[in-house]
Amino acid sequence: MSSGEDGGRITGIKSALRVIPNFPKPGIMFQDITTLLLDPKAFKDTVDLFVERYTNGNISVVAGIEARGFIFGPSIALAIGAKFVPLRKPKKLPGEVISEKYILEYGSDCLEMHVGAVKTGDRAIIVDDLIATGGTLCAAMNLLERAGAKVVECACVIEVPELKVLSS
Ligand SMILES: O=P(O)(O)OC[C@H]1O[C@H](OP(=O)(O)OP(=O)(O)O)[C@H](O)[C@@H]1O
Ligand SMILES: Nc1ncnc2[nH]cnc12
Repeated sequence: MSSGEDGGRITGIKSALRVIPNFPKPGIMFQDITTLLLDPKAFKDTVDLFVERYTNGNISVVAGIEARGFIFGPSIALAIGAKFVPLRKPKKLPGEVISEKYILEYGSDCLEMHVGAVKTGDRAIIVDDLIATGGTLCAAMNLLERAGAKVVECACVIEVPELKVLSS
């Protein structure tokens, strides 16, 4: 989106975010969205910008990544008339799952999705608060594609560009 086209909303969203140095480990500049959630206008503007982008995009699935993708994903799904699919950390989903392991800026983890939540031909967006290395989103894309969905786009509030090591 070009500057001016968003009516100043992106500036308001940026100024509602904060950075906490050395969390959760020394050297990490932690991008904190909780201050955005305390500002109802900036929070609504964030959801609205995604809703405007994906309305009429024929999106049938919004997949949200635990935990912070759960804050933005369901509102977007309801507004665009798509189903919401939670991608969860291991051993949280009660049904049969498929899993993908990935490496993080500060460790490694795994995402799981319920078998049957997504069908062949579903058109999906994946929602999270932040992309750093892209490892989490790659794992999420793999899960959805293994289930037969087309991942149309990944939607994140924040990009940490200096950590983006994956090529598109
Ligand atoms: O692009 P990447 O390098 O993969 O990093 C981005 C991911 O890291 C954070 O989640 P985290 O794993 O810290 O989990 P949390 O949301 O449960 O705190 C963030 O919410 C993204 O999901
Ligand atoms: N710098 C960062 N801030 C917040 N969440 C993150 N996840 C991975 N890197 C992060």
